Amino acid sequence: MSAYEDTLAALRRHREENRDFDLRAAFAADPERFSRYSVASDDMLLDYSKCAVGDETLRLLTDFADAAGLAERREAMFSGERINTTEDRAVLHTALRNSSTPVMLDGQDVMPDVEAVLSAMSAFAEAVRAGDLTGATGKRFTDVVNIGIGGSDLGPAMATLALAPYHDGPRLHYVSNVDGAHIADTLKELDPETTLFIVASKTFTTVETMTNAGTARTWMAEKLGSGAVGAHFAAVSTALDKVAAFGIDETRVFGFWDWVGGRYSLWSAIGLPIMIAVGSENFRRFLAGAEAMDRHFREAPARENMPVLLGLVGFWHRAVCAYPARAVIPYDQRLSRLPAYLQQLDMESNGKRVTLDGDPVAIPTGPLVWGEPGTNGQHAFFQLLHQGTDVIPVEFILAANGHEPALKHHHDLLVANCLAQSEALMKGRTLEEATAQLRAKGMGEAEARALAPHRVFPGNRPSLTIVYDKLDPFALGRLIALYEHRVFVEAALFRINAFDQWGVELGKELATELLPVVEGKKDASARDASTSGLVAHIRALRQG
Ligand SMILES: O=P(O)(O)OC[C@H]1O[C@H](O)[C@H](O)[C@@H](O)[C@@H]1O
Repeated sequence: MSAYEDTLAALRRHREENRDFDLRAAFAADPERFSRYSVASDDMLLDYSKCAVGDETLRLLTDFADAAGLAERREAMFSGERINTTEDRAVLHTALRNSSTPVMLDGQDVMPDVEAVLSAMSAFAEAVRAGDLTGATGKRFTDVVNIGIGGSDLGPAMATLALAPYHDGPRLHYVSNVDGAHIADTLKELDPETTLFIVASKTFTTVETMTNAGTARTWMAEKLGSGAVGAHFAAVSTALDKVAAFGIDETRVFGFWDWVGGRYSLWSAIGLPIMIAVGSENFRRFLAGAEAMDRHFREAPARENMPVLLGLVGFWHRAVCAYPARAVIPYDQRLSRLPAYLQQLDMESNGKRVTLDGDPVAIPTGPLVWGEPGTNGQHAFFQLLHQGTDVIPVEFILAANGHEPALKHHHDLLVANCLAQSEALMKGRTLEEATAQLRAKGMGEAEARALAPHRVFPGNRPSLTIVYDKLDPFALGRLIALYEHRVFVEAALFRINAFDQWGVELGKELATELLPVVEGKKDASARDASTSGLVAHIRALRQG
């Protein structure tokens, strides 16, 4: 057996031997448990003491990370090796926020190109913000519409909302869905004279984005004439030839590179709408936050390293404890798009079924990731987290301070709720406690006994909590980079390639085949009975 298989077997044995691990007993037995199983870097703290891990668990997990070659893979990523082997690409999103050393790729420093695009973006963004760059009729832009999907949408949309207190540029809108409702509802609100479109697509072939961009171009041409269109469009892409073919002037095109994965691209020119919203200085602070996390990830020893610990605990929950999902609950309304962003980051990266060598994986890989902001989630699905039959580890994200000092009472309530939920998941409530509580309320014995089982919380359910001072651009950059690296750590332990996404291709191919069928240009007889039955039903409804 290899060291990897050996340590995995040891981890599984360890889990079996500790099946009855009880968080309540662990806290009672060890007054130091919080300080032992939490780690801080500057103002950011990761508390994983409410997870069923101990020193032996962590020793085995770090041994396992050594056996999986985590440190070597991390170095390979930072130093520009082509670790995305199935696409033969380097993975260098960290270079986009690097401010010091050269970053070499095939013997060439990529930093001059990175800096050049950043300066061009800044000049463009600041000109839009200042009203120096205007629409065709000379009016300043009041609204910017980003047309993109997946990585060309979720990151900027999430960050724009997260940084609302810093948003002093034009209004931002995001159109992603090919559903015409999305662009129609957006355009309804807009004045073409004061609207700027950014077409964001790494490949510039994505059908949703190209369809929406075409519709936007037609809308603009119909309103202001075709000569006006150029002044109202900019683009972000790695495929500069395709952007030129679409007709966007090269002075308004911001490039990036194939070594930036779509879901890791908000630090690149894909971040242009963020920059237009909050200004280039705030965007630089956002990059600086990510860079601080990169340094921490690269340098801190495993037991003090936040992304490593988050990854080890995530791996423990998924691959050893076999929990199917993780819930990410930001106690921050402005992070309400974070779960959607993390779904792409985590599930598109680690939803894989073969190892780097192409062999079937022997362990469960990426979990289902989902969530909603607290406190809203509490009034919706927390029931299942507390009393459902699956154990779903929860990740709480919390700022100590809000941006609204006048509403401190709101923030106090928010913090109290976040802490209460992790405590409730851990402590639970026994049958005796539930019965006693009902008796104390004056309920008769028979009634209390009948109702009490419904009011039992099993407790001993794992959660971890990430706390920082305030959600400013630096903190947001650091938080996103923390999650990027956690996904990297888990992928290294799963021994999969986190940087390709072949799993999205089949559906695209079939959609291309099915379009003429839907349009009625081809019949559906070659499809399976379900698909052709659905096509017939849809056609009947369309005719009726
Ligand atoms: O930026 P684009 O090339 O338009 O790609 C947009 C998105 O679509 C693809 O299908 C991928 O699954 C995503 O990783 C990508 O972010």
